[in-house]
Amino acid sequence: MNALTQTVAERATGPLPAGHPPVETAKIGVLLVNLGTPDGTDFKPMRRYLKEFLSDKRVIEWPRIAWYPILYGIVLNTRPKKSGAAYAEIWNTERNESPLRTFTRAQGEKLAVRLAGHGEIVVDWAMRYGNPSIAERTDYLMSQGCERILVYPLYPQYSASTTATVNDKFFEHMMGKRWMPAVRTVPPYHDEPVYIDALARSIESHLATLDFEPEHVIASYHGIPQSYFRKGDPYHCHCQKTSRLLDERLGWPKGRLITTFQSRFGPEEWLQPYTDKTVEKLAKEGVKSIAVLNPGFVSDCLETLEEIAGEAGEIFHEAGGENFSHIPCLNDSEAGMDVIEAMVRRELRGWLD
Ligand SMILES: C=CC1=C(C)c2cc3[nH]c(cc4nc(cc5[nH]c(cc1n2)c(C)c5CCC(=O)O)C(CCC(=O)O)=C4C)c(C)c3C=C
Ligand SMILES: [Fe+2]
Ligand SMILES: [Fe+2]
Repeated sequence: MNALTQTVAERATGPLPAGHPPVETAKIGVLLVNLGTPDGTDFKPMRRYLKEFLSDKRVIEWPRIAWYPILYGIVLNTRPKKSGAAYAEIWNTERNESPLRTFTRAQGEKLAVRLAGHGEIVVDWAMRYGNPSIAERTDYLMSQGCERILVYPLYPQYSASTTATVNDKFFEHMMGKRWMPAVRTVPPYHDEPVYIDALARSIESHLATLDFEPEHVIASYHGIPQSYFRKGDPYHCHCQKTSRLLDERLGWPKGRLITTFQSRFGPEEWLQPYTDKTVEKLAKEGVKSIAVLNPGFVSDCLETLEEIAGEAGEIFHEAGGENFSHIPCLNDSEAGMDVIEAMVRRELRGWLD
């Protein structure tokens, strides 16, 4: 019998003595974690979410003495309304939640089906900011007897502002545990063939549905401040490598695929070229047709649906462009699930027979 499917009691020398705490069968937990989501689009839930998100030192690295007066004095008074209106445009009204939560749940459910042959695996999902929280879902996994947990930050490219803060939060919660599970975290997978292939296939199949041929396809990644890059965050290099491998896999003429960075926040200089400026420049130079994909986002969310499919499309048209299409993220598609499953199976080696 596999040691992992035995209860601790079975592995022990005899029956549990009276008064011994109950012991579950030893299992392996897989926890998918994405960025976060407000619970609603009104001012209060938006403010709560933004407060948690923008108080994270991994996200805003400015000294607190400089940042908090801006955060509490300006950002948390103005941004909840603005962001709430943007979320309202993309909100999943059927489930009353953000698309990011809907897709992350679907990924968790589909991964559980794909791993169903391994009875000892329990799959769950959480958000770094907002609900369901990492603490709540980790406690659930532990209540199911998970003595080993694989934490999967859903970011193909590593950044301290995303991957590291997921792991920080998980380990912060573990600090309060007497019986801490063995833990593994999924590393970045920006150059994994299964991921590059899934992106390429999603581009090819999307372009085949269009009634125009884009002169350029833009790979738009979420940006980070230049200062983080200069301090050694590998994110920029990971994005560039994803794009290079994608370009090679697509085999297109040089220059058709363009890499850009979106979602600037605050006054600092961020990674360049900026997506909005590039889209505008292309249209002004006479480019009539483009498509944009977001390889760094595992799921569609505010930043892809509102900022790219919505705003960037408007910028392109206003500057003289004619045809604009947003290529959906991999989400819970077969190709997207192939990537998630491959990463999980690879990282579970040695824990699974
Ligand atoms: C300094 C600020 C920010 C850094 C650094 C940053 C990095 C970063 N973020 C993502 C992924 C997502 N960001 C999202 C939203 C978002 N991000 C910031 C700020 C920084 N991000 C802001 C202010 C916002 C918008 C919040 C709002 O106005 O409501 C999202 C979308 C979440 C959703 O529910 O839709 C994602 C995803 C990455 C990958 C990244 C660094 C690599
Ligand atoms: Fe962000
Ligand atoms: Fe680089």
